[in-house]
Amino acid sequence: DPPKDSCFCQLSGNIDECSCNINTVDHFNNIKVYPRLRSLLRKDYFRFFKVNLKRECPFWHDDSKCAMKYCHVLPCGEGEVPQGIKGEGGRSDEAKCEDKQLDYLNTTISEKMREDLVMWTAYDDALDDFCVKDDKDEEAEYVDLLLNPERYTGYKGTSANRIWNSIYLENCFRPKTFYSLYIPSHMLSNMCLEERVYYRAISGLHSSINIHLCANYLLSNSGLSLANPKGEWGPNLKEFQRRFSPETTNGEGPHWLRNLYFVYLLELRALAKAAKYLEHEKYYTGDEMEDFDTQMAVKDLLNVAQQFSGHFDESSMFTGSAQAKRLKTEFKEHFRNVTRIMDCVGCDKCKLWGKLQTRGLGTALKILFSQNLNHKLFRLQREEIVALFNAFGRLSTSIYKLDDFRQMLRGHDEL
Ligand SMILES: Cc1cc2nc3c(=O)[nH]c(=O)nc-3n(C[C@H](O)[C@H](O)[C@H](O)COP(=O)(O)OP(=O)(O)OC[C@H]3O[C@@H](n4cnc5c(N)ncnc54)[C@H](O)[C@@H]3O)c2cc1C
Repeated sequence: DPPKDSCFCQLSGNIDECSCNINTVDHFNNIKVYPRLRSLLRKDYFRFFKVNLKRECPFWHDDSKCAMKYCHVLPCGEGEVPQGIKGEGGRSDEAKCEDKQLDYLNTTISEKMREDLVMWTAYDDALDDFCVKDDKDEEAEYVDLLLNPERYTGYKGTSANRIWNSIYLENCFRPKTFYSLYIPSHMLSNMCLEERVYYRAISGLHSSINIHLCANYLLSNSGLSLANPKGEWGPNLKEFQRRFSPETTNGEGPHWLRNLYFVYLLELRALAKAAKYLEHEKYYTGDEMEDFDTQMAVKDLLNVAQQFSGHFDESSMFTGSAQAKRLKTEFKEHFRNVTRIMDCVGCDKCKLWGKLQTRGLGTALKILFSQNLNHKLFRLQREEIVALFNAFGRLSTSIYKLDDFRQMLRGHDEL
């Protein structure tokens, strides 16, 4: 028999492309980050996410909607979302009044101001290149993330595989002569840093999504009785082993888990880098006490993020040559495509979390590769901030859940 903890025995040592190791991240995350995020993401500001789940898939026609009830998303009803969040940009009525005056003044706006406004808009558009936005769509709705947790939905088969396929095959930089779905880890060394970073980030996100479905698995359908109408949910060790042990994944499972740590460090670095900006955000919901608490909790988390000593170093990416510039454009284009592919996901719950996590990752990339972070015009929109923190929350939870699986495997070995 293969060793029972084979998913984990290769999961140690340095994290690829980074200067710190797995144990350090485990400890840092499980003790310091995870508990803080858990309470922060329950705050009103972070629990409501505006998203359009009705956009048509721009790439292919697919009717295979997931029929299981666990695929459904409950959008928020009238009155459930705090007014402050729904208000333009989440600002107070007072601020909106000021805007009205501004509107009035706009009619006599000077040529110089008009130029500034045009520049501002162009600047916003240029910066947001890593994601295709949908929260301003007419069909976009607020969703309460706490009522729609990411977990097993039963979405699988051709439709799910097609999404992952197209993310890896069509939209990823890859060795030109290579056609299997994933890039074997030993071939990554032939790729340049930017390409490896791109692949590892996507693969890490894929791992995280699959860890969540294993950790929150529908254990018993028979539970859908009167006694337990919501079913019985919990960790499924077998499913986890099938997805990540070297024996069932051609030796790749542990590398996929390492990529989870990689994308975690990438987003952690983005939070630390944008800490100054994020500390000054108001986190406005209209409830003064709640907003103050949220701001304090964010500051506390950002402090922890800044103290981490083994941060990912993005400074050597996209630097120098004209080729590097082209690479950055390609990188953005590929990633924007990934955010568009999310409109093709045939299960609303998966689509919701897929959109949120790719938007969060895109926001992290925008922060990491923006030359203008300290510029007064640099701005993040509410949905970007909500996505960034929640996406990081997902990765943090995945690392935390890995520890549960590790313990369960040890328990098995002792039996
Ligand atoms: C955006 C999105 C969100 C989803 N959200 C959910 C959800 O919330 N709940 C749910 O139950 N299901 C969700 N799914 C479905 C889930 O991810 C799987 O696709 C499904 O469970 C089928 O799994 P599979 O074994 O066929 O392998 P898949 O996960 O579909 O993977 C396909 C192939 O990719 C390779 N691969 C697997 N993992 C990695 C990795 N980390 N890095 C690189 N290559 C890898 C393997 O060769 C594997 O055979 C989602 C799918 C997508 C595309």
